[in-house]
Amino acid sequence: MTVAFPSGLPSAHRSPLSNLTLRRRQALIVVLISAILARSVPLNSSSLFRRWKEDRAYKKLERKRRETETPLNTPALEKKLVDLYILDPSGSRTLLVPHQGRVSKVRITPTSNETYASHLASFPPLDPREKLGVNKKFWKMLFAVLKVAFPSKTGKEAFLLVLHTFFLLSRTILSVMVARLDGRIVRDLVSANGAGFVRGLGWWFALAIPSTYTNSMIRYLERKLALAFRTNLTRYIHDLYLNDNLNYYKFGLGLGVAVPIEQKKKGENGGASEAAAGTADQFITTDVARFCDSLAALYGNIGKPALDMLIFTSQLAASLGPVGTFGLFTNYAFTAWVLKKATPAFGRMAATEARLEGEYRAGLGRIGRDGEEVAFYNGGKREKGILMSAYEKLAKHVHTTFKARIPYGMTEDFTIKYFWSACGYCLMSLPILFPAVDKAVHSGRPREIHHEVAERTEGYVSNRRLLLSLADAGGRLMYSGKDLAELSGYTSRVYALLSSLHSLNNNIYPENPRPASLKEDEPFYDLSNVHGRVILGPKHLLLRGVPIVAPAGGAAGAERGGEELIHRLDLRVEQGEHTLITGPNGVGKTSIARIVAQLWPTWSGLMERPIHGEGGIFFLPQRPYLSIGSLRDHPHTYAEMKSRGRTDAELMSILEHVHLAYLPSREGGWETRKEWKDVLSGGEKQRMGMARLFYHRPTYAILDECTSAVSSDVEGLMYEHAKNLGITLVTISHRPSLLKYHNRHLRLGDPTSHTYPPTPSRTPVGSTTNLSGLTPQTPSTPLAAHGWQLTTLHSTSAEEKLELNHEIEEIERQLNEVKQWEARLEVIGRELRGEAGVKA
Ligand SMILES: Nc1ncnc2c1ncn2[C@@H]1O[C@H](COP(=O)(O)OP(=O)(O)OP(=O)(O)O)[C@@H](O)[C@H]1O
Repeated sequence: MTVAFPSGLPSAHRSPLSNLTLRRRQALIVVLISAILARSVPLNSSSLFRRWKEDRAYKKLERKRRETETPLNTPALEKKLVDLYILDPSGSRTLLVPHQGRVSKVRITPTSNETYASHLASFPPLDPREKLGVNKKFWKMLFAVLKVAFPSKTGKEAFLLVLHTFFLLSRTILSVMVARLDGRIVRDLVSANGAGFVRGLGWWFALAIPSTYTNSMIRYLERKLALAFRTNLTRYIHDLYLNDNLNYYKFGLGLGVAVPIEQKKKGENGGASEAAAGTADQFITTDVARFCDSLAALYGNIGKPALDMLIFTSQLAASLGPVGTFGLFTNYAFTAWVLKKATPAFGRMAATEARLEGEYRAGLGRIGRDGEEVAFYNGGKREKGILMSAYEKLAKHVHTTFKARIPYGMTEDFTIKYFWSACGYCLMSLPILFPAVDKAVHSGRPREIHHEVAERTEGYVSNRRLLLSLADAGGRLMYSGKDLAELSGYTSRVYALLSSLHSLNNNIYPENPRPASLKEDEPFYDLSNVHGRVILGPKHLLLRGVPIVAPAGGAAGAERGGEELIHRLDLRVEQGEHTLITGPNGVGKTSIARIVAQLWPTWSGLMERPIHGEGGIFFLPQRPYLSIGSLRDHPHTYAEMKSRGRTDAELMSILEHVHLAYLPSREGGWETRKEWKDVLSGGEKQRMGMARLFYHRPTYAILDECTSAVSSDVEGLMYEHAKNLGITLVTISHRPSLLKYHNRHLRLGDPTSHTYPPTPSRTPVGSTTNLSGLTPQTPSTPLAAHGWQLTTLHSTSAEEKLELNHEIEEIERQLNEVKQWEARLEVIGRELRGEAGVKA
């Protein structure tokens, strides 16, 4: 029998929304979403096609134009190079980023010092004993990081968030509408209402368009939000990491991340030490990206299901009545409790995984960087062992994480899918099986018996779908508990990086107590107790009472402090006083340069030097630094060169002085871009370093074995040229042949040859000698008595005389032999001619 009934009749078991209201709401929402769609998608197909054609033609033209331009096509080149970035007087730069055949402009404003200062208080150093997880500390860390990732309430991220929220809301509303429509379609089907069924199907497709668009937009906006967070964090970190305080170097030394990895006992959550260990590239690339993805996803993962649950519960509550609603909430509370008990330490696991990945990545990076050395030593096997061990550690940890997820996943699935569904069935059965409950819910509303089956079916299907959606939302909400725990791990990593960089930037280090193992007369060099004075700007170089100490961060620093290499150094170099520093390996020669360059701290005493760069002081280390870029970029970018009025002719003349004039033609011109460290030989790289020096013409140059791979004839010419340019040389070298280019010599003593009362320094130096005492000395000075020698190499210098005498003696010896060799040559010649009477 077919039961037909008008669709507008009052219903008891149908949804609480009447059909009429439902239709009106549906119509309103569809109109609303269509309006949004119409605004975001150009619906005029002919204009869309025209625009696409124009775009294609433009791209084709651009491609052709670029193909016709050789790299040496001057106007194009000039434009390209000058516009690589445009510097504003305000300090911001506009980067020109080639993208899809066009150049897009990206304006980058550096993070101001005020911003960093205002954030400092939010990033106190991480306590290694701090437990990782979703706790109070996590929220504090998250809010601190959010200050960077989400800097403004009115910025782009806020707009994205609002849009994201709008689409999340739309999706929930659409889900409710779909559930209701589902019920209606089945009702019409059961009651053989053909017209209603077709109408329902029409609505079904009408809802499909906004629903699919909404889903795609949610995913798109989530990724965009993650990218916006990452861009903010990356720019902030770059500015802090690569600043004039040399944080990148200090971080690399491990001074910023001050904690050892503690051994985790079974069942223990472990501390924040996991968060703080690792290399900068792992922190800045993977950890920041994971944090941003996780944070952006979490908003959707928590916000959307929470909203769903609210709306679905309210919808269901209308059908299920107060008992059912109470049951629902009891169910939620119970599930949350069970899952909390079953959740392993996901936060710590995420942080450990990130650290282990970092270690593995660092191993790979080392092979990439030192590939040639590894190859010469045939160290592939050893490196493979190291890599495999790092990988196995990572794989084992990931495996443990997977295993930990099995019981958790089971509990979660059982509770949310099966337990919740069973509860749902029970709740839905209440009004059907117990009419008293039904009456209480729908009191006073008349019901027509012949509609009962159809309406029950509708109510059942709608409620069932709502319950399924509810279970899904609940599942996602509970899953997001795990996501939140993982986010806590990533947050701790990003926080650790930021707080380390802030601490380094402000020279804040944890204060360590003096270790009991140190003797009373042994100084303790703690990074928190650096009190030397540094004055940048004078026209001379001065170190007065400065200990040369290799810093030690972290556990080593706490255990024994920095390592004293030279007790106290007094040295003054005025312009024109070319000073050579020699001494055995490991005595601390380069360390002096590190302190002067401020790579290492001036622990006590006074250090004065000119400013870094043009007209000031310049440092050339043993391993030359060659950046990626064109040959021209090495001293300066094209834009900088132009702005200073420097010319290519000048560059060429500099290359001639370092005997590299052949380089531009060999490498294909000034604009050739290569990985120069792989292209040039060791000596060529060092000569490029000297070329840089000649280009910048500082007043002082600290040359640390920077010509060790250069042939001595070219080396000599370069030293002479540097002096002719008015550069005062402070050279660190083992080559005595360099003495002749200097007029002062500082020789650091060999600690093994001394039997001085034990002092912690390797080079036992008493430097009570005042600075004037460091001008021409004889070996009998107290300084020399302590293993030091500082001499002025003028005509009366015994050292120089000795050196020169040796050289003269050798030449004279060779000259004396000339006559003998000439006679011998004569004899051989005659022998060959067969002249008689010649004795062999
Ligand atoms: N980055 C560092 N961190 C901690 N200690 C360091 C670091 N670099 C060097 N040291 C310590 O300082 C000591 C002196 O190093 P330095 O480079 O100054 O020696 P050097 O006199 O220049 O030797 P060489 O002639 O071999 O170049 C080393 O033996 C080492 O113990």
